Amino acid sequence: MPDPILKITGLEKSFGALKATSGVTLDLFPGEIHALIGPNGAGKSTLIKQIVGEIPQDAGTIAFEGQAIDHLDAADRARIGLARTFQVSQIAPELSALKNVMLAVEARQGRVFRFFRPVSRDLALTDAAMAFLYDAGLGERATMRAADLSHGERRQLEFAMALAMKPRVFLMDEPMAGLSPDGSKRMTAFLSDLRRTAPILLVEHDMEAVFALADRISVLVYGRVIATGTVAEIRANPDVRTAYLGDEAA
Ligand SMILES: Nc1ncnc2c1ncn2[C@@H]1O[C@H](COP(=O)(O)OP(=O)(O)OP(=O)(O)O)[C@@H](O)[C@H]1O
Repeated sequence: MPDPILKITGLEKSFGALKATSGVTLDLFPGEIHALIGPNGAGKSTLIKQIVGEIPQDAGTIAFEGQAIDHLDAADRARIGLARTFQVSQIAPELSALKNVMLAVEARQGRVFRFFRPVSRDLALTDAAMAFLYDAGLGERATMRAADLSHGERRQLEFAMALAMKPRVFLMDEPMAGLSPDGSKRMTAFLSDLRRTAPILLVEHDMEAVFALADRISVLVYGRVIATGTVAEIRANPDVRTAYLGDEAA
């Protein structure tokens, strides 16, 4: 077994009297999709926010590639490749899909995008951005304005921009939300391949997608991980069925 790329140990977070994260221990290994599921208000988003450094934990540690990162702020965590997947990718609707990805490439390189420079002069940048667009399945739409893309295509554009940021880990909060059945199928296929680029911690309510994708699932209820296991183990777990899955496990 390789070392985990992300290791969370004994994490605690309260909002007043409410315990949103309670003794959470969780890890993410290279090449895997680890899904985090649980009822509304279970503390999934709060956990992601602590991992990316948006809110501090009360206790416990978060280690990334073997090093504690508790002292790093969100910007430093993003720089080492630990950012929420859609957080850094703000789509500019009036720009083409290609230009949006070029912005992300330049942001990653720490340079300011120069709007007045003819695109053709910077072939390396264009080529890099095109490659990310093709990786996200959007190569054919490169010249379209982002505003004219369908909802599913905009999600693909966000992914192309996320790929351009070269993350070491993908942290995703409900990537299937709002997609059509067809869009969900395409997204599932895309995420399945994406785990080879970087492992994915996937918060998702779409159980069909979770069961199709997850190498492991952790179930969060009232801030506490009540079970971690393979899809088969989680579907068969009586506590999980009672607390969350109900008939969906069948
Ligand atoms: N900033 C905050 N201040 C006070 N309470 C908060 C804050 N953020 C979250 N909470 C509470 O913490 C609990 C966990 O919320 P969180 O959003 O993490 O759950 P979730 O599992 O992501 O839910 P959902 O599936 O609905 O997105 C909820 O009871 C929520 O109301």
